[in-house]
Amino acid sequence: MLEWLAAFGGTASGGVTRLLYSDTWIQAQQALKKVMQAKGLDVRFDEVGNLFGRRIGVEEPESVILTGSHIDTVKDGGEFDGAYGIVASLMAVQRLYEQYGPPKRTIDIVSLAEEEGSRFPLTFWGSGWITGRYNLDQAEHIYDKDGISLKEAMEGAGFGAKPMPIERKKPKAFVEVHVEQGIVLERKKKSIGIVSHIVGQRRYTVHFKGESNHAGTTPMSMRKDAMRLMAEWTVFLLTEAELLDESLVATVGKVTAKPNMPNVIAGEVECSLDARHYDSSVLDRFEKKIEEFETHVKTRGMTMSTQRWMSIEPVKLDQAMMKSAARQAKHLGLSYETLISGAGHDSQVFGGYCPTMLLFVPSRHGISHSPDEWTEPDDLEKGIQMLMGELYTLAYV
Ligand SMILES: NC(=O)NC(NC(N)=O)C(=O)[O-]
Ligand SMILES: [Zn+2]
Ligand SMILES: [Zn+2]
Repeated sequence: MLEWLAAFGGTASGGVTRLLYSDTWIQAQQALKKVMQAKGLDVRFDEVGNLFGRRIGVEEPESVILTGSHIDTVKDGGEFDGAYGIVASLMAVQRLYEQYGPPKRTIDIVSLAEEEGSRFPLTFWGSGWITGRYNLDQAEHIYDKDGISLKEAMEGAGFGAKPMPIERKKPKAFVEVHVEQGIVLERKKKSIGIVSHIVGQRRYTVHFKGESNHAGTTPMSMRKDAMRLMAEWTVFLLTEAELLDESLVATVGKVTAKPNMPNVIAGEVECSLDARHYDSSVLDRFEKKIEEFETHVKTRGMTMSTQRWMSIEPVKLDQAMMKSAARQAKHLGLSYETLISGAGHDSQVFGGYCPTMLLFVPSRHGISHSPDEWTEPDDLEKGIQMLMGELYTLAYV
């Protein structure tokens, strides 16, 4: 199923690119809808394109246990990130049904519209919509690199048309399984990760403005080189990050220069900054360093501006559910480790909204967001068994 799903947006390098509301994204959601229907689930899309497959509860149909993950990917990502959580939910719910019949409480499998923030400068659109973190106003003034607004893209994919605001119903719990995307489980030879915290994350777009001019005739002392300024800023900030706290991570992963020519001094540079830590006060202190550099730029005859477009607080996941997962792992004879996630997850959004559990399975060599992402089928199976056990406890007992 994972291979089948990876074909929607498959790339030449063996990876997957499935950006929010793109043709391949629509095809994948539609194909999943058919799979859900074939399994006898009640299927619906919500206003933004989250896909739900429902197994209705026979005793407490109003109590909903939500389980799933996201369908979008980064550019040239792997076939497991997000997709595994959806496939695992489908398998677990199907097996429970075959073994025990319909649940007491309703189980909704969800294929969330978007998590990564790869197309638009916005993350967690799918889970953010469900939990009320986002509403449609946010969709109007957010643009992708081609100038298409989130709203336009959503309508192009056939969503966003219903009257807003809508009434949201809180699920009783959210359960997500995901690949670890890190090396801890593999190193410690553990099968299951039980996530206790997810780090806080902030993303920025930074703009540097100098003056473009001839690369041969402009003396070094007379230049306003935006590329050089960006490079100095990068070294300054990443060094500060290292000094500030050993758990702080900061990344400058995306750069565009103007006019982007070998023989022209760059007049403008735009880049990204991503910073993460499990304590938001450390992120606040890091932000002060950004301001410090901005002050220093004023003396250089150039300008810079920093826009923070994403900020999500660190989250502590539900303790009772963590204990339940540990019991489940022992019951199944699976080794487990309690972990902090350095990657953002939909569970982070749900974690502030309803009791939430996030489980990991190992990632080979800790690699993810790459075509080389891989998890052994045995490990995938163990994750499904854990999910089955937890869904049984939540929906059948
Ligand atoms: N699990 C993820 O890869 N998440 C990524 N995406 C978000 N939205 O956090 C990330 O950058 O960590
Ligand atoms: Zn990801
Ligand atoms: Zn993911």
